Amino acid sequence: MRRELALHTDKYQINMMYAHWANGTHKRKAVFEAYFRKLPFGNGFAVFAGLERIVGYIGGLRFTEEDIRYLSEQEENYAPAFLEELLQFHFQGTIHAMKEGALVFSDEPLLRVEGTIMEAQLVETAILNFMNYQTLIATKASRVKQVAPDDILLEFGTRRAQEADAAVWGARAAYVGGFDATSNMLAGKLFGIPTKGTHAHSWVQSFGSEQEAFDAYARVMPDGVTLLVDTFDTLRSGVPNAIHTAKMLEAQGKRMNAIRLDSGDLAYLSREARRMLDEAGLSYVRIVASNDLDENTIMNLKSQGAAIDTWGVGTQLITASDQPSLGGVYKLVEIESASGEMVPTIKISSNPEKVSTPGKKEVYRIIGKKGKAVADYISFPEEEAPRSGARLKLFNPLHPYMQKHVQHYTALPMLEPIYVNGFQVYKLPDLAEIRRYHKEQLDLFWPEYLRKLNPEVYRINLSEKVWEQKQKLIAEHIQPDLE
Ligand SMILES: Nc1ncnc2c1ncn2[C@@H]1O[C@H](COP(=O)(O)OP(=O)(O)OP(=O)(O)O)[C@@H](O)[C@H]1O
Ligand SMILES: O=P(O)(O)OC[C@H]1O[C@H](OP(=O)(O)OP(=O)(O)O)[C@H](O)[C@@H]1O
Ligand SMILES: O=C(O)c1cccnc1
Repeated sequence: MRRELALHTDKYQINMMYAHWANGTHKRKAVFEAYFRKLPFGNGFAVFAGLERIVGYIGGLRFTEEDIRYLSEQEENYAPAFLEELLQFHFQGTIHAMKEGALVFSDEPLLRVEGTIMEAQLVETAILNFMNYQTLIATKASRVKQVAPDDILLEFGTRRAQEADAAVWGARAAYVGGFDATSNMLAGKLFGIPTKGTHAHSWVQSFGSEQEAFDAYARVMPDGVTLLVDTFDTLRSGVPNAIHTAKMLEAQGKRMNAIRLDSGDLAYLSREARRMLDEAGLSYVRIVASNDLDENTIMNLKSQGAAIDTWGVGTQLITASDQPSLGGVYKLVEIESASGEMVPTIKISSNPEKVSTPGKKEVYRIIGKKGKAVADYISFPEEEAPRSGARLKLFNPLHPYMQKHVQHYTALPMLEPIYVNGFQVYKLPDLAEIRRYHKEQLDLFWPEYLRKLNPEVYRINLSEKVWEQKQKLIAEHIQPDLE
């Protein structure tokens, strides 16, 4: 899905670029960091996704002649020389990011852009758009995976997704988060995700009888057909007819894969269907369920002893319906001064959690002696990287008196170089590798941080230097109230 995306940005970015250009400040160096402040769904972590889309976007970031013509018609009356410069534009900055599949947390940089203020400003909107949506869906998918770790998870959301890009990239994000296959053929073709499909009620309705419909489908489909059994009456006709078809297949040396339940009491129907299949000697036939499922219904169905081994999850996953957006932000943390030095900048808010953390930063995941993550540690690149043996002070930036020290640990740098001075230096891993990395990431955490409900809060710590600089800038910018 290659499309020109230079104008996939908010107008205020173009306006700021123009004003910087007119002001002669557009070549100033800037550092922005993208992060979110609150984990989605009350989860203890998020699963970072969206990088492949971001890399493709940055690589193809050009304004076309048509884009320029469109810009020239805007009420801002952008100067022709500015538009001429846009025509020559390509991204020449540097980007670091977390790898897709990484477990990430609030208030830590997930992606960092260094470049001219003009180019770094332009890319804000698209980067947030890709990162926020895909990270949200990958996180939702990993919640579903958590309640059904040994079952097969099928992504069925395309028809209810917020348009085509969301369906396709959402299918990919779901796969990153632990799903096994998607029904979306374009996602399958573009990304190599396994595709799976059963059939709809319309197939059965288009025949004179359910039996005829099942037999006809099974005859045409290769080994491993799945039949939808709830069009008329699941237990009285659907399951018996499916059993009949399975026996016909057995006589031909073939095996039916599964039946699908799509309505009614899925716990009861699946248990009954299982019993009927087993009694017919068809214990190998699986049971697929669908119908507005999410991690909560699936967990609930499991607790009722549902005999379901494959879950088709659509609407609730692809729209992240219980929290349809992730509030990722992109903040300026350093800017070149008129005299050419990089100075840290801050955004103050009356809400302490919204005050940005100034300065360009690195993120380290601190792995303790037991091989599990203890905390993430944020420091300036010019500080000595944390290394085992050197005592590391970990304290909560909002409550600095809450602190502890670690001495024997491994510090894993989390931000990878992706683009350096406009050149892509990161080889995009394939999805198998991303899923493997995601699994390794999960294994680094104690279950207390991973549980779905009221998880333990994983700590994100600032180095003393980062914390001190933040306090200094806060003090400089806040005028004390005088009564
Ligand atoms: N045993 C169960 N326990 C909890 N939730 C269930 C159970 N069985 C089904 N559900 C869920 O209940 C919700 C509503 O199911 P409902 O029975 O209203 O649908 P339906 O009327 O059978 O199906 P449809 O409206 O698609 O024809 C769905 O999200 C479904 O996944
Ligand atoms: O329920 P979801 O998690 O979104 O999963 C996808 C749904 O899409 C299909 O239904 P269809 O479009 O025929 O609608 P219906 O089941 O609501 O009638 C399918 O039978 C699932 O029920
Ligand atoms: O293959 C299926 O069963 C399917 C695909 C999309 C949506 N609902 C069901």
